Amino acid sequence: MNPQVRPKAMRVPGKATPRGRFPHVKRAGDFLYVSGTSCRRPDDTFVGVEVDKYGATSLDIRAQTRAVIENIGDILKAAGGSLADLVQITTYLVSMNDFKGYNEVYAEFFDEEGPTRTTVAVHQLPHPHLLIEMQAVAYHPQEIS
Ligand SMILES: N/C(=C\C=C\C(=O)O)C(=O)O
Repeated sequence: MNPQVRPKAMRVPGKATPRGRFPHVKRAGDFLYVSGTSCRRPDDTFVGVEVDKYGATSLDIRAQTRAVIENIGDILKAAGGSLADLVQITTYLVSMNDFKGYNEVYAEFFDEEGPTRTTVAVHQLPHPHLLIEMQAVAYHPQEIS
């Protein structure tokens, strides 16, 4: 798509529909702001969730972290960017007991030259199966032709 005609705020087809009136991503000048993103799939199921026959639920921080970062990558791609453009990430964990697993998967995608990062623990996320949500900012100058 011609970058000149990309909308400033986008809902990305094929990604989980936001659970409120906000876009997946919004351009402000040379920056792309990505809304808080989870491991939710387009069908509203979640990556990293297993429920056994007794109803016991197992949540996997590594699988959820990978899915969140990949979802952010897909959203940035739809806006013309990529994970390589990220300059800042804020991560919300429900428990700091998940910090180690989150950090391990994070390091598969980013290193010390990557985006600045802040990680905090929050009381709850919008669904009880969610262990992690991430919000991100990318620097992706608009191409002027
Ligand atoms: N970003 C928000 C929620 C995201 C939830 C999800 O992707 O599953 C919000 O409510 O601000």
